[in-house]
Amino acid sequence: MKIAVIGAGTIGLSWAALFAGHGHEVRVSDPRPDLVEAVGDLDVHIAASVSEAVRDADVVQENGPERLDFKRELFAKLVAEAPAHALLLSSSSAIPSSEFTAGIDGSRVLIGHPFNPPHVMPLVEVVPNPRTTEETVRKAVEFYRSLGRVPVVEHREVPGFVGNRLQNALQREAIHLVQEGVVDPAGLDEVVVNSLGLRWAAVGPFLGSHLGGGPGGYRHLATHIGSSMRRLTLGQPDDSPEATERVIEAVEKAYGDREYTELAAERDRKQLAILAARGQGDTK
Ligand SMILES: NC(=O)c1ccc[n+]([C@@H]2O[C@H](COP(=O)([O-])OP(=O)(O)OC[C@H]3O[C@@H](n4cnc5c(N)ncnc54)[C@H](O)[C@@H]3O)[C@@H](O)[C@H]2O)c1
Ligand SMILES: O=C(O)[C@@H](O)[C@@H](O)[C@H](O)[C@@H](O)CO
Repeated sequence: MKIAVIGAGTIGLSWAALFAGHGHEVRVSDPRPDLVEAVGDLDVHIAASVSEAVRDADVVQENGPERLDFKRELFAKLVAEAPAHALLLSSSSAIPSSEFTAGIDGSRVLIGHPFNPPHVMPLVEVVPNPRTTEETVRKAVEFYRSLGRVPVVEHREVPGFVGNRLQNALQREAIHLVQEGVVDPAGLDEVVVNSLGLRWAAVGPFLGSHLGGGPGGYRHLATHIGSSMRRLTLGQPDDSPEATERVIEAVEKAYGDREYTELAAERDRKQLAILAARGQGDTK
């Protein structure tokens, strides 16, 4: 297939590596001055413009700035210039595509939201807008599955979709606990990695709770054990610039002495080992 990657930053380059690794013809468009260096030895073509990248594309994966104005302008161009059969997919983390397709034909547009980095993380949240056709959804699911991804079709648009709303809930409580001096960032990470993170890499929150209820299952947990949990009042982090700066400094104190590439490689190695243990080792 011919695939256009619009935006070659953290996510776009990872998608480009995955697409090229599966033998697709990939055209990358990005105004970044260091694009040649950023692309490195990836087997992709650097397009001189968005128009050139999408001209005969079968799929467009957009990975530009998370700004509504940007996505609105770009998707108007994609709808006008990409071939009529092309899937127009956005990696957006939180903006439903109905918000950036008002006034244009949104029938071929949907969210294909990955977790970073898409060449390792299997999930793609497939979120159609109300005008996305069923055929577009089917083709998008088929496309992501062909790449060894795990597409999950979500039934209704909400800002942040599912993954980021869950992540946001946990991140906000994590920040609150650090701001309250209950734990420091490294300690909080140790708590998650050695409990919830390990469990949720094997079973999700609902199956985990069902098993937590013992033989009585989720029903027992919800009607007996869960009562003390329902009394918990979660915190509201202080989002002020000063308080945020203090959290940033605490995270930098924990991890700032290690190179980004070294930390990312360690993350990917562990994640790939977990995927291999789950029989998903071919997701790269
Ligand atoms: N970083 C993540 O963890 C993550 C995960 C999933 C989804 N996303 C989403 O993916 C998208 C990209 O995120 P990112 O982290 O890769 O951002 P990024 O800042 O690393 O990359 C964005 C790229 O878009 C390019 N760009 C700017 N204007 C452009 C234009 N007119 N045409 C083409 N390219 C243009 C920039 O030069 C930059 O390279 C966002 O919508 C983001 O919400 C990010
Ligand atoms: O964590 C991820 O990779 C995704 O949820 C992203 O969409 C999200 O932008 C995060 O990077 C930041 O919240």
